[in-house]
Amino acid sequence: MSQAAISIQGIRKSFGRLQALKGIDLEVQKGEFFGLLGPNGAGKSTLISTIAGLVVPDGGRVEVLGHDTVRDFRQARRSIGVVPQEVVYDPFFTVEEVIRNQAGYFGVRNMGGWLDELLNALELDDKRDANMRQLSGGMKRRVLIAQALAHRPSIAILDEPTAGVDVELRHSLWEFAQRLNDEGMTVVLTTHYLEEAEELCDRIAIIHHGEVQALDTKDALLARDTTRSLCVTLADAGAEVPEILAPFVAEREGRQVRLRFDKEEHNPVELLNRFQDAGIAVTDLQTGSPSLEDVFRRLTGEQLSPEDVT
Ligand SMILES: Nc1ncnc2c1ncn2[C@@H]1O[C@H](COP(=O)(O)OP(=O)(O)OP(=O)(O)O)[C@@H](O)[C@H]1O
Repeated sequence: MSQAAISIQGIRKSFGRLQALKGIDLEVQKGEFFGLLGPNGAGKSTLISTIAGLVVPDGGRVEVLGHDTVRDFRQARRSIGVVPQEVVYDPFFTVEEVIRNQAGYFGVRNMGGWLDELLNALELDDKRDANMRQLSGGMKRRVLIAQALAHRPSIAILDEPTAGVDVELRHSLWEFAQRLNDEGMTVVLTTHYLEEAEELCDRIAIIHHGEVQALDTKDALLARDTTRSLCVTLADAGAEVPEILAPFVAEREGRQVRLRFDKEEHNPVELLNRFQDAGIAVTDLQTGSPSLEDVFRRLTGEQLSPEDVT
């Protein structure tokens, strides 16, 4: 019998008068790499806490591999590994102890080769006996991931795993998440980095004000936006853009002019010809398609990606 990895039906949750989740429905299929995107305060963490059984919803239900997260909490919780946003750790344990303790909490006494695999994949081999308080922030974050996966759950939930980490670690974490997914683990990722979602996720849900605004494959989300851009470099910085192109001008800076148009109604050659008709020489051009960030901005009216950290 095929069954969703996570099935969320009509989930509602309020904190006082604030409706954090207003009736969320979605399913994550087994083996999927699923992205949960949304601006700050959209409700992503509350939804994840509901999936993890840490928040009891006011209405609706969540099932993890068929187990209700409230009625059948232990079974449901055992199937998932949640990597939280915040780095919380016990300073008195070593890296190995922290990971083993977590596995033990879920009844796994013998981790077999999985401990070494985790330490190796997260480049923690030489930190195995180090005390948690001796580790750098980036290292602690790696341990947090190993800890969440210690009991080898079939579903990994990564809540902004790369927030505030440097580019190198971010890429190695992507590789690791991809590998787990290739090996069959279902992965749910929340992120502020669109680049991360574009790179990794098969399907993406965009959450805004506690509701699902869009739920589709990455390609289908991108295909929804029919806006295209044409950037031209004029030979003469003082040349006027022809009157007929004025409605298309999105930006002008010196010799550079960026036009925005709907591909269903116009095409770049037609726009380019207008310059030629007006006797304005163009020395270079570039066309552009929308990014997931553009789609996100149009759907929510907000920006998602923060400034990159280095
Ligand atoms: N325990 C709580 N008590 C009161 N309000 C809460 C609580 N948890 C969350 N909220 C509120 O619910 C809304 C959704 O918060 P949530 O943390 O789920 O958003 P998010 O999408 O994860 O945001 P971020 O990207 O900033 O982590 C916010 O307005 C938040 O202030």
